[in-house]
Amino acid sequence: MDTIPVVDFNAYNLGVNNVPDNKLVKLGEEIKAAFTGVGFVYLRNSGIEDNEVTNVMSITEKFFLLPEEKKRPFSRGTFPNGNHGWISLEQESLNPRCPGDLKEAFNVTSLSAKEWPTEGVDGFHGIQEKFFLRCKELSLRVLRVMAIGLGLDPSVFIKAHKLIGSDENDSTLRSLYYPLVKSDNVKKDQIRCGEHSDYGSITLVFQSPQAGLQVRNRNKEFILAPYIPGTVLVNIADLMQRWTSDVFVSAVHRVLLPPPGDSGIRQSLVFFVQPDNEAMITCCDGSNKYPPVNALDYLLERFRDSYGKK
Ligand SMILES: O=C(O)CCC(=O)C(=O)O
Ligand SMILES: [Fe+2]
Repeated sequence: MDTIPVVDFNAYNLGVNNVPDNKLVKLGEEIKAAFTGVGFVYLRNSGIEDNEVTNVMSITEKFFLLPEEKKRPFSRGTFPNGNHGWISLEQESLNPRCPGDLKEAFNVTSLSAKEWPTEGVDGFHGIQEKFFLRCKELSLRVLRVMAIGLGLDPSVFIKAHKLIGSDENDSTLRSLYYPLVKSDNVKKDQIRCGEHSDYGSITLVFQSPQAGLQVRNRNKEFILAPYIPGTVLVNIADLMQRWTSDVFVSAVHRVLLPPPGDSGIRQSLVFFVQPDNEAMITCCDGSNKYPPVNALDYLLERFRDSYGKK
């Protein structure tokens, strides 16, 4: 498979409560084909509308455009949850062999954080929380369909994701802002977001129209993952690949610099779904291809790489 398939999720869209089994089985087959192939799928009619996405992007853009001293108090590493908060330009290298990524980010990992940006970004907390919960609902639906696609107990994945949105689960809504690029200042091998695969179970990605995201397919070629209005891009992450004994594929992806002369900024909203901190992840086919691993231990080990062994 050398393109990313588009699947119509209407039968199990967030507004639908009762869905016949045969429709779930059909969705399961379509999603399985995508996740065993390129590892990415676009879902159309998920129930999350483009205007919800632009609403979140416009408040986070206001935050990213604040002067540095207004953002610094919210830095990642200053909250009880170590992953929550603001990440400055070039602070993170998703490809640890390359210079820091040309992006800023804000991670919402703890909905119960005590301090939220307010000045100049009225409604920030409420808007983030609402969108986080929408992403949570969609993710649980996708996890159910994935289990059905594999012919497993439909709850096999969701029962390890009972605590999303609480402090016992590190799922994260990350707003990303890729500012204008002045080519004179770009370092060797520096891009907007270095080559990486995601760490947890699945990831939802909502992009602004500016191109740049690329996914490595099974032939090891990078293919474009363009913005497609009315869709959300969903991909398998590393812990899910391990959980499914490599049946579902966690594909490497990256965000390139804009072409010379393109003065566009880029934004994306990424919802990283992570199993509950205490969940033990054991190969779902009953094999022992990988030993059981604690979900939080696995995540923390991966963070050590992208932030430079701390
Ligand atoms: O900005 C994007 O489109 C994707 C970013 C990404 O892959 C990530 O943050 O893990
Ligand atoms: Fe990613």
